[in-house]
Amino acid sequence: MKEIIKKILEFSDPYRALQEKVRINDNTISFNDERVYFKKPILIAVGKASIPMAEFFRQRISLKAEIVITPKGTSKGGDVIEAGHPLPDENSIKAGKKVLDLLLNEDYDLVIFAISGGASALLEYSDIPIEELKMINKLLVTSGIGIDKINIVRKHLSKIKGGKIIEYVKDRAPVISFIVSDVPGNDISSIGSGLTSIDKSTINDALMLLRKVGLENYAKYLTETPKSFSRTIINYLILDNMEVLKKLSNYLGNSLILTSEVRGEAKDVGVFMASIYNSSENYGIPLKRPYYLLLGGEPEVTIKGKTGKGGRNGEVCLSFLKYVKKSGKFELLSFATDGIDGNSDYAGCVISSNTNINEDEINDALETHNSYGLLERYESTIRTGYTYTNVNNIYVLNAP
Ligand SMILES: Nc1ncnc2c1ncn2[C@@H]1O[C@H](COP(=O)(O)OP(=O)(O)O)[C@@H](O)[C@H]1O
Ligand SMILES: O=C(O)[C@@H](CO)OP(=O)(O)O
Repeated sequence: MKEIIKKILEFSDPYRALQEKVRINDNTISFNDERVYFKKPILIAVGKASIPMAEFFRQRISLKAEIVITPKGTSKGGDVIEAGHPLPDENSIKAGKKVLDLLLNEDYDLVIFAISGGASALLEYSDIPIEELKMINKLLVTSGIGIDKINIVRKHLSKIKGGKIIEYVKDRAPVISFIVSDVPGNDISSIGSGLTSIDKSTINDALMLLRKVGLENYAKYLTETPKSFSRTIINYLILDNMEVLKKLSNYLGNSLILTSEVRGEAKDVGVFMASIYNSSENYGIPLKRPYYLLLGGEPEVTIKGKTGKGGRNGEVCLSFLKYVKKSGKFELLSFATDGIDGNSDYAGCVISSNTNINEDEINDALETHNSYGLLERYESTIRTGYTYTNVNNIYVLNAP
């Protein structure tokens, strides 16, 4: 699977996607039938892909000013803010203040945003004290509710998310956002909490979710998100999970893309994938060997109490192994394109028909959310380091 991982990362590269889809010459940006003219552009790049995306614009445009915000420990040097992820920290608030200061005080005629997953935690401005914000986010991301719902809460508790940042943009300057999606279904208003998107969700939706996770005492901080804008805002999706799956399918041949929108509890996703393999073994339906089955998306892991070392992909692999029919050869790659799965420093795992882990060990690892504690003993883990992108997780099942 090494070559396949290399290809996934190549196809997930945001710089390459911008190169393919965006043209810049003579003070004009052209993309997707749009042409935007500028003299004094500024750039705000935030998310896991911010560094390569900022690099693309910096190499082609003389920017009046720029702010780049990346997760802690991932700066490659230069004037970059490193902030907390998956929980916001003091630097996320500093970044928020710096961005607002830029929007309110710089002289510009175009705002370019480069937005990717992680932006919700990395950039914040809120009346809620930071320690409480951390606690709220921790509760939300481990509650098992999907990212779209988590971000409904974040948008209404924040002073900049869910399109609110647009209120700070000066002189009717247009705004263009180039977006890399790590949200199944690519809802622009959810990716990075939809910084530059109008928002369909309401305070009431946020309130119901706050109640669901026991945080209703924060209701006083909820404010409504904009439902329309009175200036030109263009949100342009440059890369998503399906695009990577399609390129991978072309590269591999003999493959079926099932979905780029996997959701639901990670261990149930493993069971579901095993059921497809088993059915193929038993009936040749839906696939006959040799084949690659490709899926993408973002399963959730509901965590209660203390955990071991694990992640979504670790749990997909283990539950697949538990339910898969032990006949024939197979290999399953379960891979986080950002290089980090859950609280581990692994990007994911590869298991095969030769991985003999007994069922008791699997049950124990799933129960204690210690998938990587177990998988590393069977040399089934993958480490890539931080990848400077995120188009969610990719699952490749190979039945040769
Ligand atoms: N020990 C663990 N085992 C399984 N999943 C975990 C563990 N710790 C955290 N997670 C899950 O990992 C998710 C966050 O990690 P990650 O996959 O890196 O997401 P993101 O791409 O959103 O940053 C959370 O949804 C959480 O439920
Ligand atoms: O920033 C966010 O809101 C989410 C989705 O875009 O990203 P991540 O899950 O990587 O934190």
